[in-house]
Amino acid sequence: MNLNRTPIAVSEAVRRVISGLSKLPVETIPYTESYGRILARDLEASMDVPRFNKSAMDGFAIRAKDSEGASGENRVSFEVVAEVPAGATSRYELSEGEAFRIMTGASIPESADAVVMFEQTRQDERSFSIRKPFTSGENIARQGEECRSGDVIVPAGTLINPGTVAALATFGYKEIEVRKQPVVGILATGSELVDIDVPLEAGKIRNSNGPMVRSQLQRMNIEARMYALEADDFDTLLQRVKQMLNEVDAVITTGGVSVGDYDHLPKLYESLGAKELFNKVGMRPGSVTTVSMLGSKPMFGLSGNPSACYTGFELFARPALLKMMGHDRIFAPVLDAVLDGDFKKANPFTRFIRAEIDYREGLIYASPAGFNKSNAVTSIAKSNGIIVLPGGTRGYEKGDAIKVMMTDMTSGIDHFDI
Ligand SMILES: Nc1nc2c(c(=O)[nH]1)N[C@H]1C(S)=C(S)[C@@H](COP(=O)(O)OP(=O)(O)OC[C@H]3O[C@@H](n4cnc5c(N)ncnc54)[C@H](O)[C@@H]3O)O[C@H]1N2
Ligand code: MOO
Ligand SMILES: [Mg+2]
Repeated sequence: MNLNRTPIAVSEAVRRVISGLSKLPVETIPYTESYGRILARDLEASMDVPRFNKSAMDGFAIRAKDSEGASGENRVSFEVVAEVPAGATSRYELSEGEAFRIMTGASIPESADAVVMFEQTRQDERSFSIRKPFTSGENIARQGEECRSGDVIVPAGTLINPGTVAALATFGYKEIEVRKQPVVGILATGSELVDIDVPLEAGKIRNSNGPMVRSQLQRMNIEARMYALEADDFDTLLQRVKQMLNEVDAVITTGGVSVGDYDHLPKLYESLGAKELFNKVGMRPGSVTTVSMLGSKPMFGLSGNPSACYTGFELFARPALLKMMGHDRIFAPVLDAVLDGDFKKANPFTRFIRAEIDYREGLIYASPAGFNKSNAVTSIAKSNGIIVLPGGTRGYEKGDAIKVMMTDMTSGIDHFDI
């Protein structure tokens, strides 16, 4: 057992994790299942949008030149010759003083070039009059004004959002090439752990890391493969991890990475012939997080302490998996914020504190989410971000300028701010 581990900086640890990873292969899926996946090819417009000149308003399509000279004193009248609802068009050639009754979204007939809104007219049975001249193109959405056939709408490497799905539907892409999702195996280790439905005997606790990590993966749209809890037995763990390496693209274990008599994971990676990227990081919690690579497969040895496990996942596993998924924005945003509570304890390591983030008058406030030791579990439940405090000799006070890592961009605020 190597007791003298040398901590490396968090930024260096992140760099090491992501630098050795390559993108997973491409697969074709129905566009209806593409939300949350990563585009593997540029999404190009297959046609102009709008595809044809269309009415932007409900009203009448006219020849603009026929409206010349119209004013309050000199109203110009038109006769309605045909109707053009959305989904239709007309080949009729307008003569002077003739108009189509036309609805929003309908194709503008060739012979018309402006649309008068109903509200801009005085109407009779089959005719109407206007009090102002119209210019060619008025109230018309022109063909190609939004984009042209061949334009790149969304580049490869982008997360598919609802708007991307709308674009796929618009351009008729029933199938789409995306990067494969990694198959991620989760193995919680520890002889003290039991599953949720097993009675707690002396010295036992429930496994919370396994379900938590699975949810962290779900938050990234990744379905995890759960392996049964394992006790701290080297040979069994070795067999299990070998099996996982045959079945998954990335292995996540929790527990057993420190220097205890039954902390087998570092030695286990070594006996697999894996390349250890680091086994100690200058951070709290999660200092003993150990990451190794076997070929192209990362193995994340997350700490058993729940807060350390959570933090290790967000800092290392998340960007690594996003890189494998072909995402080109793999990091959670780190934003300037105001500390909304004291955090007096100094520490030489970079501190990551589970935090409640709030937004008031355009500012981001972050307060520690409760009991904040490495072994805390309940503070994770209250957090929607992580406060980042650089290591050093001083503590921090309410009102200090700090940074927060946004781990949960979907959590909202309790007031409407417009
Ligand atoms: N002599 C030293 N001891 C420790 C050091 C050190 O540097 N020198 N580091 C401490 C730090 S920091 C941490 S963090 C922990 C890391 O421990 P391990 O990653 O080896 O994890 P375990 O020993 O297996 O468990 C630690 C703790 O977490 C609980 N645990 C484990 N798995 C789960 C789970 N799935 N769900 C809920 N809770 C879990 C476990 O019962 C322990 O209480 O080591 C320190 N020691
Ligand atoms: O790895 Mo421990 O979480 O630094 O407290
Ligand atoms: Mg341990």
